[in-house]
Amino acid sequence: MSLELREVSLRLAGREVLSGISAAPFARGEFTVLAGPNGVGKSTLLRAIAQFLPYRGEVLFDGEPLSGMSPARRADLAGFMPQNLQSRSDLSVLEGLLVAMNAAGGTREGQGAQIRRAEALLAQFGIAALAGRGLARLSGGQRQTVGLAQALARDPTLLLLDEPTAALDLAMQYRILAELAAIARRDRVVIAVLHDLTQAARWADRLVVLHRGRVAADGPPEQILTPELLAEVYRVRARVERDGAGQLFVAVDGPA
Ligand SMILES: Nc1ncnc2c1ncn2[C@@H]1O[C@H](COP(=O)(O)OP(=O)(O)OP(=O)(O)O)[C@@H](O)[C@H]1O
Repeated sequence: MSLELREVSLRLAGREVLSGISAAPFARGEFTVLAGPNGVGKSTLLRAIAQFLPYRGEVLFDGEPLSGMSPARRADLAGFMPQNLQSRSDLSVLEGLLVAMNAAGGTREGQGAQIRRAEALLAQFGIAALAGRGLARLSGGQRQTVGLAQALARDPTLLLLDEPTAALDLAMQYRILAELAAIARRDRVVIAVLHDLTQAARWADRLVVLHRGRVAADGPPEQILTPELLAEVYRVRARVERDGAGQLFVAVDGPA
């Protein structure tokens, strides 16, 4: 069961962005990457799942519509990290995490336990030293890592992340993607938008590719990543090959 999308459609400014997105259930334990060309609707779909945009169709978790859940229950269930994480807040990184923990009614933990958990989350992502830094004084990559910690603040069952590695260096990309795969293994549903299909092939159990408002391909990356799909969806000539270690990679040779 877990997360189900049934005929999710959405218009923005009079234009249909999503045209009836349905997908097999996203199971607990599964790390899914959502990919597709710029402007195809990946962020829009994540925002609809997170209930930040009105849509037609159904978004269900274990059979229950997310649209009918109270804000507190939804905050417990789903953690969402948006693409644009600018912050003009006066809060410190630690305070920002505590705010995320206490959103929509908060958890039942005492403040001491919350602070310990917040510090552990920062340590998990290698940014413990930033706890006292102002949110407005972070680099792009630091802000992104803090945003991820905020999305995880309530230990959500469903984690929705919009380009979580876009601002990260190579070491942090590896660390975060390995962490997301490990979080999924702990019985969570993790869905992340990524543009890097080689990274998707390396880490994701499932790849969903959007094209023209619909699902163009959905399955294990090694099954669905083909030169034909990349030509159709991205209009590129590309090779899908294995490196010396047996890892799949995508190399683009030019426009199709
Ligand atoms: N607030 C808005 N009002 C009107 N149209 C919008 C709005 N936000 C996004 N769009 C349009 O909706 C479409 C989907 O945008 P979305 O941000 O979901 O794409 P995306 O797949 O996440 O793109 P990218 O890879 O560039 O981040 C685009 O054509 C975009 O121009």
